[in-house]
Amino acid sequence: GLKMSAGKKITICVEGNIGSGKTTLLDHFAQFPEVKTISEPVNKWRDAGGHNLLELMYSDPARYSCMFQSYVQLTMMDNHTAPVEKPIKMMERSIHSGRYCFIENLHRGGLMADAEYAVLDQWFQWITANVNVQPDLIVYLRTSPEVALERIRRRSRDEERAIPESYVRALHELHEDWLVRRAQFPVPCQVLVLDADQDLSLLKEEFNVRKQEILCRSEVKSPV
Ligand SMILES: Cc1cc2cn([C@H]3C[C@H](O)[C@@H](CO)O3)c(=O)nc2[nH]1
Repeated sequence: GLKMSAGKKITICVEGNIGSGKTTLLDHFAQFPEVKTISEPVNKWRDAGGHNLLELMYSDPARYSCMFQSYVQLTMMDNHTAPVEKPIKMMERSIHSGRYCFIENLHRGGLMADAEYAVLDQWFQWITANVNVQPDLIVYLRTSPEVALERIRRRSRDEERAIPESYVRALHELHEDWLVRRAQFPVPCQVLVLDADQDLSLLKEEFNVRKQEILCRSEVKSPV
């Protein structure tokens, strides 16, 4: 079993483009007794008071993306602050990729007004300054846009049917800018990059090989 320093709890955030294999990774790590996985609350986004906010956002992003990302930010803060008995909390995505990848993509793509972007950023800045949403490790499932697109088509969530290729490409570049190129936005903790283009069954092999690294590495506080 994994030797964890007593009492120290760690939070790992699994980041990656749509279709990068995040659910596969979380499902794999859910098998370990020391890990509590928390998926993205997509079901909350699909049924908020009877409204499918995800569908609204994809159907009319100029009108609904601010409202959607505002709700996403609330639900992700809820996941970040959810008490977990087990020593390791493994979350799907984070409030950080919400701001630096998704909100950024919508604003740069002209799908979110400057005023909306400014208000969402004010919320994000206040939350990160006043609430513990700090991860210990980011596992970045790095895919090529081609592979991400192919998996989206194959999985085809209804709401994602019409996502344009350009949207997925832009999201890929924003993940690369943030986590690899470190171009503009702060990276809250250390990052472990995995090649997620490989077949998901082979990816599980890599998860096993690197399990100790994934689960232990985040204990090592390196100056980021
Ligand atoms: C933090 C965060 C996650 C997230 C997911 N999404 C979309 C991408 C997928 O189509 C779906 C599930 O990840 O939600 C989004 O538009 N904005 C987001 N922000």
